[in-house]
Amino acid sequence: MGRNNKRRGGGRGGGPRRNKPNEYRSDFLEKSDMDNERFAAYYKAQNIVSNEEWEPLLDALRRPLPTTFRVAGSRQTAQTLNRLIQDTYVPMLSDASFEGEPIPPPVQIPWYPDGLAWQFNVPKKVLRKSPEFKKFHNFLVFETDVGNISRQEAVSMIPPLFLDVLPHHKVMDMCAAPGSKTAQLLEALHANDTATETSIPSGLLLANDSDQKRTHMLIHQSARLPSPALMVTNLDASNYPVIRVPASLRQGEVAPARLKKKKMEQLLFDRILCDVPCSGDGTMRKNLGIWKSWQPMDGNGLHSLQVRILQRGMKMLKEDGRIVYSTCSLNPVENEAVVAEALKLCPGFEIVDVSDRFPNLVRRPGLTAWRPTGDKTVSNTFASFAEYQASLPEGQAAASKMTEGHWPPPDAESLNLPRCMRIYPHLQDTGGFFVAVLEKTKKPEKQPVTAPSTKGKREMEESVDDEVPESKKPRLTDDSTASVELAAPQGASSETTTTVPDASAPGPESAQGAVKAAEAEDENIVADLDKTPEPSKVSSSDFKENPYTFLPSDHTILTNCMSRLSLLPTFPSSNVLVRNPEGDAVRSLYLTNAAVKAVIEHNDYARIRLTSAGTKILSKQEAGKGLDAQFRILGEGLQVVLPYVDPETVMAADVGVLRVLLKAYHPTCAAFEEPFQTKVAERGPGSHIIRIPAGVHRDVTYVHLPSFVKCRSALTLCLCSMDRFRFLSQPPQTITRRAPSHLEIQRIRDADDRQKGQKRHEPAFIRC
Ligand SMILES: C[S@@+](CC[C@H](N)C(=O)[O-])C[C@H]1O[C@@H](n2cnc3c(N)ncnc32)[C@H](O)[C@@H]1O
Repeated sequence: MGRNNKRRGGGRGGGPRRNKPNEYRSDFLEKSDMDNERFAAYYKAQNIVSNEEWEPLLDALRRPLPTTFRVAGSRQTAQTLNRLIQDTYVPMLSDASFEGEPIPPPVQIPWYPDGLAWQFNVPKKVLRKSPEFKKFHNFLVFETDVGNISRQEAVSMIPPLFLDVLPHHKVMDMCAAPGSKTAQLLEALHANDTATETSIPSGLLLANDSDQKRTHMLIHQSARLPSPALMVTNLDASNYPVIRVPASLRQGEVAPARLKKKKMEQLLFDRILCDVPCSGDGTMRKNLGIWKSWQPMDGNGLHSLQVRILQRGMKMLKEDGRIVYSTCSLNPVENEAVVAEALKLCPGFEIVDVSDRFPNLVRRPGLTAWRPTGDKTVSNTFASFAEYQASLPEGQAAASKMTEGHWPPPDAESLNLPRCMRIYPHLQDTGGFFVAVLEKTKKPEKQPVTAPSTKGKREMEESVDDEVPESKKPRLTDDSTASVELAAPQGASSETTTTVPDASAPGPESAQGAVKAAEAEDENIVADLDKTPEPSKVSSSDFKENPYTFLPSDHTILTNCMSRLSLLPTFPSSNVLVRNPEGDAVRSLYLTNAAVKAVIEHNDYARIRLTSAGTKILSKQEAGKGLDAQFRILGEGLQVVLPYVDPETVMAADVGVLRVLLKAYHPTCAAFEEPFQTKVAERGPGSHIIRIPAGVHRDVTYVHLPSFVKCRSALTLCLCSMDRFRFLSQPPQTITRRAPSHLEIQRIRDADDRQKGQKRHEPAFIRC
């Protein structure tokens, strides 16, 4: 097919207003490259839209996605930044054009709360390359780097909104990587943050993904919002183990340490996001490969895993809790069929009517009838499982991987499937998406479980990893055998492929067997929750994480840090952990909240494949000759620690000090003007915080001025402070911004070093 710089043809009338630059595809596909007979035959048979809407739907699917982003960060920062977009960039771009055609400026996404999400109808490539949009693009890149802006597809912003997460909620994100929705959930948990200080929510966010590499992407992505309430695990969500916590955690209490024997219970969640792996045909606008590769067996093959993940989520939900199931697929087999099947298997849940929420979000009701096919060429589709089975040649029915669960249940109407939401690309110029909001209404009646002997119970719990049948073990993508490579499913970047099970993966019947066994296992574990936790032992050879060890709050290191860093007695020193097998405070100290601590203390970290917990706040700094090594507050930890720093010890400074900080890596005291010179010289070597009030200064044109700048020592000032400034020639603006993550700082430092051809060495504390 011709890909030689040809513009592809447009669709025919009825669709939203066509926008010239929006027609400009990065890879110049022909319209004929964006056709797939199987896709058309299948979706026409599903009646996902009316006949008149079919062409507008296809037409929208063929257009590139607009650039969309969300203003993130604390409320204060978000509103300041939003005003900047409104007052500076929208007017600046109101006369922009591309190839002679006027381009409308960015507009607020009408359904996103507080107007904090934006859409710009210019494909990324144009935005990046065209000089007319360069300033705006630079702005987006800078703000994204420091976590103030999240470039996220509009539809991907929807599921977390329906979860209504509050800071005290225990939240689980079952299939979280690469983490754009996790970031949203984390922001909701941190709703009480200010522009310069991170709150410590009493809830927690447990983000999980079965793909190890993607789990690390998730950790990287969430480093933009350093949170003591975040933990990341790397497990198969369909078989997620029971997590035990003290019963006191439910009430948000921290059990008094003197109470030796704590009543234990299973950690249940207030909110769960099930953004499951899917065939991703709603992402065709950006994952163009799907046009060629699409076939219905992808969705058929994923159905069973999707049911098992949703069902496991439902089992881990509190009464009155809420679970959101979402995919970026248009396929009812991956959507309504999954929800219907899970509702059947997990009584006590209902689909919530959310039609009054986000009224500006244009959506269509879930389907109550659909016609699966068992044939990848879509030669035929069937209204019922019985009809499908009857169509199979004699003797082949048993071998078919299709199950009754792929088809609409007889009680589709009474299940309220129309309360599910279908988002179609032609409605509001987005990707395709599916969302269902489920709530747990009542506790399902417990099936009696034959109680094993005490010994049996204990053995089961102690060797939970060993005793799980092979089919129920966490299916990690690395070792999945029953799988096929599917190009770019939902959430995957265009370069990534995710392994998804094919139709030969366990069907609902075997899924049911696994689920029943998991339930029995839950019962056993829950019944024996009061048992003393086992010491951590790594049980999986590919799990290489170091253990998590909390320091006693009277540990010398901690008491030293408290006094040297002027931390107030309110600092939660009992929630500080280290990450090495010896439990020594060798280099870095991490802070968690009480909820995360409770999970770590009462569960084997290797069993739950805990990959990250809390946030790094302090790091050991080697000192110069004759000086002791000290812990310093890390740039990325400053916002978390700041509320616990004695405000009297924060030094006030002005733009002159800032200028010195920006010019030299290691300025000496003499480099500063008075009165700061004397003030800084009076301080002993160590980690100090200085505050520079935001303001516009003509002689130093800087765009982003933080309120707080950290100095590593009175004499050697921390490089982190430099990393937080960005110089732009114009326009001068003043914004209080969050600090970049350590990864971003490292990247900036590395780039800086490369430029200078120098090898970085950490400066030591130096005397004047
Ligand atoms: C649609 S993506 C999630 C996107 C993510 N929620 C976001 O907003 O960035 C689906 C994810 O599920 C993960 N996954 C696949 N099978 C899984 C399983 N059995 N358990 C947990 N995660 C799984 C994939 O690795 C992939 O990262």
